Amino acid sequence: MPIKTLDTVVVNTGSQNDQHSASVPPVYLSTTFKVDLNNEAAQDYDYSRSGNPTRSVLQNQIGKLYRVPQENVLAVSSGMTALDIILRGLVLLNGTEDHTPTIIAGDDLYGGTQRLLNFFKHQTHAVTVHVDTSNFERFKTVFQSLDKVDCVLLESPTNPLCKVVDIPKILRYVKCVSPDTKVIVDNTMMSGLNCNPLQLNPSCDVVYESATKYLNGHHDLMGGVIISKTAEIAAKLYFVVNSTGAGLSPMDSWLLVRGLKTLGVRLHQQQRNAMILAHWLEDSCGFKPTNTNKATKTRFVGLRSNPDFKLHQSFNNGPGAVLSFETGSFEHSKRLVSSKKLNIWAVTVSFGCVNSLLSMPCKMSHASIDPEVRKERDFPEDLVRLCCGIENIVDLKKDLLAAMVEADIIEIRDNGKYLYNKLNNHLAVNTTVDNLHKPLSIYEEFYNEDFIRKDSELNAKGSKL
Ligand SMILES: Cc1ncc(COP(=O)(O)O)c(C=O)c1O
Ligand SMILES: N[C@@H](CCSC[C@H](N)C(=O)O)C(=O)O
Repeated sequence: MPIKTLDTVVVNTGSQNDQHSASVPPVYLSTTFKVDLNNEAAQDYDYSRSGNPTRSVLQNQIGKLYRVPQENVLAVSSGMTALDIILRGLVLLNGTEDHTPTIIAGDDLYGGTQRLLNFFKHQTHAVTVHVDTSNFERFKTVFQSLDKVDCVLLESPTNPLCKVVDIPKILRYVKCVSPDTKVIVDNTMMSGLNCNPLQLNPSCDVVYESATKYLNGHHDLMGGVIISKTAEIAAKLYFVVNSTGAGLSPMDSWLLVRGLKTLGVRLHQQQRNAMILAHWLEDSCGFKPTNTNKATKTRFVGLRSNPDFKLHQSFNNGPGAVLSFETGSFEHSKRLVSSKKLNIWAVTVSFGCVNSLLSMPCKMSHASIDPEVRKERDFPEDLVRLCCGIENIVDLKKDLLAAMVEADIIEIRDNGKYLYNKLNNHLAVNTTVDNLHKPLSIYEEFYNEDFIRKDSELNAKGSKL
């Protein structure tokens, strides 16, 4: 049978051997399952902490998305739980009298990831060395300077600076010089539809995603998925999940199976909106370095001006829908994010939802990183992060523009013919707020040409890397 494309695979839950031939898999809320002591071998479930049929349906769907057997997948209660389980199951136990478990991680990390790594440092003495993983030479220098690295934790693009990490290159290096080092990828910013680090060659050891984001897409559940390269790794992680009770609840598993069905169409529309919006912010709103203000910039992997555009494209199917920009002024960014003119953009943390979201990372998602550490890492405090939802792009632009005008960042001139960025002294012809068709066709073309690829092509590319 020909391999189905991934957006088809997640819609189809297959036959579930249901007694009533239900089209949609039922939700099994039961915590216990009756035991037949004469036929124990045939028994798949006894207690929902250990396993639940609805969780199994979800794990099977995620397995199809990542092209691994269902046994290699674990669904847990959040993205942070996923990382916790992986570190406990694979890394923290490596400590001996002579060796402190050592992790290398990026320097642009989601605040909660940083907090968990700090927690492990204080509780278990596992050390995390942070380096800009988007700079391969720096990564290599740090790797070589350490006696033994137990784990490399990667994420690309990074949250929230959207830096591209050359995951295939790091994998080639690490697996060549230190095959026992586990390479873990947080794939939340891409989702399994855009990137599958388990199919790169060499591949990573474990991928996890916060299912709270794209996989579910509706901001009505918290969840995490862990996908292991081998059944042996999965068994070690399952032991921790069963011991701690971290498995995802039946109701959330069921909701996630439902959310997953629309992953393809949601992501397509979200990415298309993000492509249009990022180019509009850069070209028409002037969020790019000028002689007056060098500290302003639009950050998005789908921008032609991004030097890592091709690198990102070489191992991903699409750009995702998260972008960020610096206005050049903390006060103005704060005014923008506090603007009462924002009716469509919701000011909340998180991303990957059908609704468009806007946030100020230093005050919200990344507030748990010590301000001093943010400063050391040149984290821009004026950064505004956006994640496009599935709404109409014209409405999204109008809503954001009204807020930028109220925040005294943009001035509309000549009845909308020009947009003037006051912080940047940048004047641009505004072609794209009301005129939907022309710019849309340009970006559609651009989007299709550059990013829509069949995942079989990506897999073929991955194996050549
Ligand atoms: C990149 C990334 N990884 C992991 C997480 C953690 O996921 P969760 O909130 O589901 O615990 C988040 C956000 O919360 C995130 O942005
Ligand atoms: N108060 C929360 C903040 C969650 S941020 C969620 C998401 N990863 C994002 O990047 O927006 C916390 O303390 O973790």
